Amino acid sequence: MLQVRDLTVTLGGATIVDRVSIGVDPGEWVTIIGPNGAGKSTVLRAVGGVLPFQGSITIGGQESAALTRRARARSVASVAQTPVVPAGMSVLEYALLGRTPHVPVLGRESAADLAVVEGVLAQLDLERFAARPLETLSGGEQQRVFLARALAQQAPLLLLDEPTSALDIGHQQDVLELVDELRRENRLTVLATMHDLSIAGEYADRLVLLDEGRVVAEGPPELVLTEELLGRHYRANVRIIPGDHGPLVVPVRRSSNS
Ligand SMILES: Nc1ncnc2c1ncn2[C@@H]1O[C@H](COP(=O)(O)OP(=O)(O)OP(=O)(O)O)[C@@H](O)[C@H]1O
Repeated sequence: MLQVRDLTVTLGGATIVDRVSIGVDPGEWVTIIGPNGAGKSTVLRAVGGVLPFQGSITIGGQESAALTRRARARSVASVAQTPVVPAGMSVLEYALLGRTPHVPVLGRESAADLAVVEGVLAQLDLERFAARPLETLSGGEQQRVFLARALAQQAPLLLLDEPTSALDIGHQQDVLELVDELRRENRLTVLATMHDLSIAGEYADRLVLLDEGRVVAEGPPELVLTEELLGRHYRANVRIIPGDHGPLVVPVRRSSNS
């Protein structure tokens, strides 16, 4: 579904992403992990078509650079790390923006578009906020609305940049289970970034560990979430505990005399 080959992104004269290659099959969930500044968001932004890059990105077999804005919006939906919150827009109006690529040019949303959006708002426990101005919602409520807009787009590839960073643990699980359900039922393909490594490993088929713009490890969670790799690339002291759905990563305080 997504092939990223030798992706290189240069920003402000610095190479931020350096020859990164990632493939994601239809219906697969791949999560990029790595320390702050590793280049995770930059990879997602290049795939989402909002950054110039070198190398090749193909989405559903088509070169990303050749896609029109509308064709891209039908193929890829993304939730950025800190999306812009338009002033004065209601939650329903904002989520309806996700239907834009499906609305005829100069046309209006249909009843079917409205039904899709209402369904997604219900799935994300947001129905009661529909008429509220988006800027009056809490950070976690807003984050669910950003996801609602992306899911309403019904694109086959979903890019999620830290989609649960503002959510309480219950809503984290709700949101990730919903994405996983869409993946199993609709073969939604997911490329995400995440800082919670246990959660990353529980939901992804494969993890890609990025450090200083390069892929330093890749594979099933059991192979990437190791004390050695996390120690080396995050400079973190952790213990790995086997869990029902993947390794659980527990940060352990460094001993005071070390
Ligand atoms: N316009 C820019 N000019 C120069 N450097 C930039 C620019 N945009 C991003 N960077 C740098 O690129 C690096 C990668 O940023 P990116 O947001 O991709 O990291 P990340 O892995 O998503 O980090 P985090 O975990 O902190 O969200 C950072 O060091 C950042 O400062």
